[in-house]
Amino acid sequence: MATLASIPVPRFSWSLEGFFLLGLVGLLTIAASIFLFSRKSFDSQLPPGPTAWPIIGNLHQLGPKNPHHILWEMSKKYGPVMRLWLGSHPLVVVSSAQAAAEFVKVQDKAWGGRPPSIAGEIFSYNYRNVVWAPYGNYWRHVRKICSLELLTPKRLETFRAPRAEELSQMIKTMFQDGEKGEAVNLQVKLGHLSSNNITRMLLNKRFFDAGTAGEEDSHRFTELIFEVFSISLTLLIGDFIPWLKWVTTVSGFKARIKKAKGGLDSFLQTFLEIKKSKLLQHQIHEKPQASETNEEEHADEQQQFDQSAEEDFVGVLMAQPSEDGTGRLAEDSVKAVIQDLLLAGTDTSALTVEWGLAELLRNPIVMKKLQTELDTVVGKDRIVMETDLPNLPYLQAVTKEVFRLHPTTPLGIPHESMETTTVLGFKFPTKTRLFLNLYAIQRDPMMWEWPLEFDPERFVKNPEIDVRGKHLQLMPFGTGRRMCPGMPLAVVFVQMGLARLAHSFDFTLPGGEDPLKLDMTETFGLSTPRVHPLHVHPKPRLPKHLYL
Ligand code: HEM
Repeated sequence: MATLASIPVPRFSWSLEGFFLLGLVGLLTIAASIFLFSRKSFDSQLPPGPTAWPIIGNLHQLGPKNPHHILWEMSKKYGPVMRLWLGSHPLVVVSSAQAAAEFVKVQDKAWGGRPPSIAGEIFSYNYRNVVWAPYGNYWRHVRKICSLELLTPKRLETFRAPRAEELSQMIKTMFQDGEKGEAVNLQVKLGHLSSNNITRMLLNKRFFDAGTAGEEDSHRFTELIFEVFSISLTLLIGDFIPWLKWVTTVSGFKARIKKAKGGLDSFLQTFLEIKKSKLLQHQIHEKPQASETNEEEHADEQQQFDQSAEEDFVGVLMAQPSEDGTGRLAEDSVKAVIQDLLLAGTDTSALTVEWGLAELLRNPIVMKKLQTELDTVVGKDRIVMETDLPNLPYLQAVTKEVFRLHPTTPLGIPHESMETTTVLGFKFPTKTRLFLNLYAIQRDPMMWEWPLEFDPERFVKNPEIDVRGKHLQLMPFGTGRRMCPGMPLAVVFVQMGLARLAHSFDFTLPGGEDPLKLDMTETFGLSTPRVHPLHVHPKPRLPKHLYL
């Protein structure tokens, strides 16, 4: 079976049209210096920032290194509120917790928009999803469904058993690989684990490790997701310079996006059709004789939807009312939200666990302390369960420290101002883009002692600081209206992943490599993977029957 491991991880890149156009744009630069003058009228009211080129602004300065590193370095010169230009759009980059509070706490609503994008518009059925939906009634509606119907503690509890089963399956295959003396590629293992977890919730199917989906479907799923990721990572010149939008069409890239969207759409539609046919069968077999009133009919239908909803998120979503309350949520909205959860929820969580284990290997004293806590609270004659988590304070401290040093969306998801706003004395026009540089904020020496050290003790001393958006010096999930609704699921996934790995195994690196020399280089993408996936040799610490 083709797996994500057999395909190279997509990287952040300009499309070919972008390279071609950058050359063209270079030639146009002098002629277009008029743009400089028009920008100047804004610039005097905006915060300080590096000199912007005509037309492309500062786009050329955001590579080839990781943009969050580059912007962090720049902020040391220009300050925690810094201005750049992304083509024709002003961008404000915020690099301190205090400044972030002014934007996403005090003026949260004004900055609640999302910038539009060519690929985003196509993939999201014209912004029918949550992530890219503009701030407004529709976004509020689907966001509420996410928070109050899908990712609720109660709903997540119903998926506790499948989550435990998936984790045990991963530990088992690691045990078997270990017995054969094979090194385990943790990026792949955790990627499959996270993907199976999410797709079992969303679609009631698992696609990896002897998945229930069948080889053909697994292959198709992998290819589709890879293509969507690759496209999403391609910077399109038309997203930054609107009058060059036509290039995306002429270069053929728009056709590629539409093809990928078509594939994903028909893949997801299959799941909606299964659900509809189940519902129909249910109606044929169970429906009593004609209901007396429309109201009764509606209540009856509602109940049937509710029953089918218990199975997976597709069912739950199909049972939700439309935005205006006159019918059901449109099928495009169902697919757009499912797509969101699939893309936002898989890599982010898996990569956090991988970074966490790498830090534990480089810090054997922390690993020892964590294993001692696990052995004391859980013991060595059973496996860790989610109900143990509240009794594992050191694990919680370790997890927070991993989220602090390795936010997998280091620049968050861009916000956009919906009106002209004044913040900290600077005036920002409508449609100014906002990046919260979470990477810089969470390493800010003004907020953290020894900020570059992996030291969970800081959270042992200050356990009240958490990742739930109240303490802006630690906000890997963002904060405010647009904060990540998947946070409860992600926190459990990361805590359980680290707990089960540390409890089940001791680890060595292939070739006897010294863990202190482990390469911790990261690369920017939709999330932030290690450049070199972590490979380990696991050595069991528990009785054999707990693995099989
Ligand atoms: C370690 C794991 C994760 C991290 C670090 C993370 C981080 C983030 C961040 C920083 C944002 C942007 C917040 C903002 O705009 O201010 C976000 C948004 C979002 N996340 Fe997550 N996330 C994770 C896991 C998940 C999971 C598991 C799901 C769902 C299954 C999810 C679904 C979403 C959605 C739907 C949004 C868009 C919210 C909106 O625009 O209203 N995320 N996430």
